[in-house]
Amino acid sequence: MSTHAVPVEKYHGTGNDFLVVDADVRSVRDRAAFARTHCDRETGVDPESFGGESGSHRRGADGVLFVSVEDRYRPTRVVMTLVQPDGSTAAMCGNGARVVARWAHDRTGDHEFMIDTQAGTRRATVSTDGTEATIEMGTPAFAPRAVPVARDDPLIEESIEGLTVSAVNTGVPHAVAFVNGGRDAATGVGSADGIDAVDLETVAPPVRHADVFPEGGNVNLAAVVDRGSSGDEATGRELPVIDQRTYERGVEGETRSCGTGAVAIAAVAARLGLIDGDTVVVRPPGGELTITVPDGEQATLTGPVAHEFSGRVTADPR
Ligand SMILES: N[C@@H](CCC[C@H](N)C(=O)O)C(=O)O
Repeated sequence: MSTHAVPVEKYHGTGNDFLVVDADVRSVRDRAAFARTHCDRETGVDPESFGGESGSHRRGADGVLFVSVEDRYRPTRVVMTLVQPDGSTAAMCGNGARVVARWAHDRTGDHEFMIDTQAGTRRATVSTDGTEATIEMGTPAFAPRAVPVARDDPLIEESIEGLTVSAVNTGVPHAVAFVNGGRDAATGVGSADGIDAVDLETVAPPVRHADVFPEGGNVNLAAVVDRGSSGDEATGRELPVIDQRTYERGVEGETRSCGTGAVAIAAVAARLGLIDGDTVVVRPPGGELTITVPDGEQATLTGPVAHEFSGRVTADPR
């Protein structure tokens, strides 16, 4: 094992936490080994050893974002690659893209970026105070080849390994299952038979590995808490609210938030007619995201991003 150290920044977007590494610092030779080691929840990067607030941040991470900035373009271009805790690379990560936008903002002071991902180039904007980021997420795709699912018709509300799911690609493949009963807004605690009562670590893996998903899939549970109302000029509009839980491919477990998953839930809810309008508040366990899913157009994902700590970790932990 080399003792060479590489600078890292830790950020999270609604609890989906990432180590960010400047890809121009070309010292990480094996990105998969780096992610496997430093993302481990038991033995990975420890916030306390970097002076992070004890107890408020978790050890390890949901992935490593390798990022490079190309500031000769306007808006500034940022290239991002997500390497996950199992060493795999994901084409897109919604919360990761929000973190990347904030990281690039912290470096450059800019508020607008074009982020190059393996799923395409996405426009990102960071709020004036830097605490919130919005990403254009592309158009959610239900076509079997786009998801991909191994069948001829879109997979909508069909039973797969015991869950009734719909399949959609929002940069990466997602299965979305609606259940009854969200978590209580005041306490954050689910009802005895609602979304938080489901044993996700048991029900999700068979769907995540089902033959119908040739590249695997992320598995989302969703519960419509409020379908929203169109309101009127005087009273304004009540946005729909949906609770979210996601079991992520690559993490192979439940995360506190998943941005592409939140967009997938909003897209499926709109397609199934479960919500009024095309803007929805999605509530993963780690916070609140606002999603827009205009029919046949780019979706957007908006939510808070926070910096946790900076430090240096072993570049070559093999
Ligand atoms: N947490 C991410 C999704 C990351 C990719 C996913 N685990 C996959 O392998 O498809 C998000 O915020 O979108």
